[in-house]
Amino acid sequence: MTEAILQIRDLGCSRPQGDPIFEHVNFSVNEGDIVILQGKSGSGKSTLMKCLAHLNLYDGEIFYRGQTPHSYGIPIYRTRVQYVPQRTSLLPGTPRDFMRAISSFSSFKHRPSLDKQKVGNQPVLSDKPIEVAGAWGIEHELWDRGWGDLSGGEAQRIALAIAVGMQTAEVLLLDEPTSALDPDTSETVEKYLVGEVKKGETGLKAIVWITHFEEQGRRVGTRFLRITPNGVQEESQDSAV
Ligand SMILES: Nc1ncnc2c1ncn2[C@@H]1O[C@H](COP(=O)(O)OP(=O)(O)OP(=O)(O)O)[C@@H](O)[C@H]1O
Repeated sequence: MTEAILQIRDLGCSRPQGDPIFEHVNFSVNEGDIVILQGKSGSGKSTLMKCLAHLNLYDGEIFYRGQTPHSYGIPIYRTRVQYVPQRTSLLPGTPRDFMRAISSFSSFKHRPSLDKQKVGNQPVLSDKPIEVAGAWGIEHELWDRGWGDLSGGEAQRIALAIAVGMQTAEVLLLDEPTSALDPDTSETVEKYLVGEVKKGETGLKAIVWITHFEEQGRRVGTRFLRITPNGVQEESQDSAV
């Protein structure tokens, strides 16, 4: 039997005014799962992702490998269960600046991919994100261009490549990760992500994935969850929309 990486028990989240977006959400994420999270626009998919990443307040309990996020420390938890937002346009500086900044956070250290040698106070950057992005058609020079001067699709691929290539995440929470990509590039990225979960070379064990593209869900999904105001329902691939 596969081991549950994440267990979500009676999770609920409310708007600031107090009315619930969803409540009584229960499910587990197991090794090898690619969970497609579905639901109407405004049903709370992104909010649920942010709760799972401990970026939103919530009621209920989340267990990662049997322990609460607080027991790991929230910054470390967020590198293991990592949310990748749909848009990066508000980030300052360049992708390389961003990678340098997060590489200096202690929560991103102590992972196999990071060369522990330092030059002065600068952590040596892992080449893996650049390699991953390269496989998705991102030229090296784009790492030194401001986020705001990248196309939506370039920024989206770079942000995703950083999340995968930093090699700290066991679970990636992907919020419409290919929404800005053309169909061919989207399939290239999909195949890579599915391959990483299967091979496990980067330590990635599972993905929770929001997509509005039915065909994409069918291609990559191993499980299908639909969010409603009263919880999530597991659906078969055939009934998934
Ligand atoms: N900070 C907030 N303040 C008030 N309402 C919020 C806040 N964040 C989210 N909401 C509301 O919560 C509901 C769920 O939003 P969410 O973005 O999670 O939906 P979604 O299912 O991801 O939607 P979409 O498919 O359109 O991206 C929406 O009604 C949204 O307006």
